[in-house]
Amino acid sequence: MPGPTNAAELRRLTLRNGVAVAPSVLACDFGHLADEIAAIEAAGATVLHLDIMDGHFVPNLSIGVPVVQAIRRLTDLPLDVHLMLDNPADYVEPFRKAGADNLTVHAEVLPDPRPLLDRIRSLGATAGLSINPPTPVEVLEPVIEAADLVLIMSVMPGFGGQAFDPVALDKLRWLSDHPRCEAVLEVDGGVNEETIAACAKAGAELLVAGTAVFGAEDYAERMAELARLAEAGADGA
Ligand SMILES: O=C(CO)[C@H](O)[C@H](O)COP(=O)(O)O
Ligand SMILES: [Fe+2]
Repeated sequence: MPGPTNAAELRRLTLRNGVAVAPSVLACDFGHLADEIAAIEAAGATVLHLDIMDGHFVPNLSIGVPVVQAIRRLTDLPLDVHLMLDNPADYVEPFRKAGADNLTVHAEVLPDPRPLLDRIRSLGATAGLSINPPTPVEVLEPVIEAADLVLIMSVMPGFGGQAFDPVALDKLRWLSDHPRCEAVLEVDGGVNEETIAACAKAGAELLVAGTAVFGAEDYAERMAELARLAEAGADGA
């Protein structure tokens, strides 16, 4: 299946009723990766969120190119790859070749993100731009049209299972209200049954959830519950 090349295609491929829960594979049982991917797909996932950490930009290491390649062979779902790297420019091509459909890079390491976002698009993927909780949303103003996706972090990146930081909600509202922002809005970190509706209400469309999904006994039940809460939140917006 061809992957998305712009925000509209990314929405069409992933969103249902305006929202999608994007399971963060970081929280799965890597000892049974193939079973976990099959189970989360059967549970209704329309997209997978893959966290790449370099031990520099964030104080943790996670998966690299070979694991993304392996996941690509296991599923046709769009792969939303979150690059938590000091030097993302060195890695967008290998991760695209490995099967990434969306590549998100962090504004904190890019004085001008535009050239790298353009390069990601030239590789045939959608281009995402992310900011951490302490980074003001206004840094996105000059590049708002260059991103297909904006990822608002609601935890300091590096680890799953952290508490949601509501600073993300004001940023999502700022982006939703911005006349020139057409990017898919995504939120990541501490998204669960308590926080997901507020995220969707503030404008988040892709709701990344790791612990809340893979920590559940029944993935399908939890995915459906989170989607229901997100849809209700979005309806109340
Ligand atoms: O980017 C990330 C961490 O840096 C993860 O996507 C995020 O933490 C998801 O995990 P959880 O839903 O458990 O918070
Ligand atoms: Fe992430």
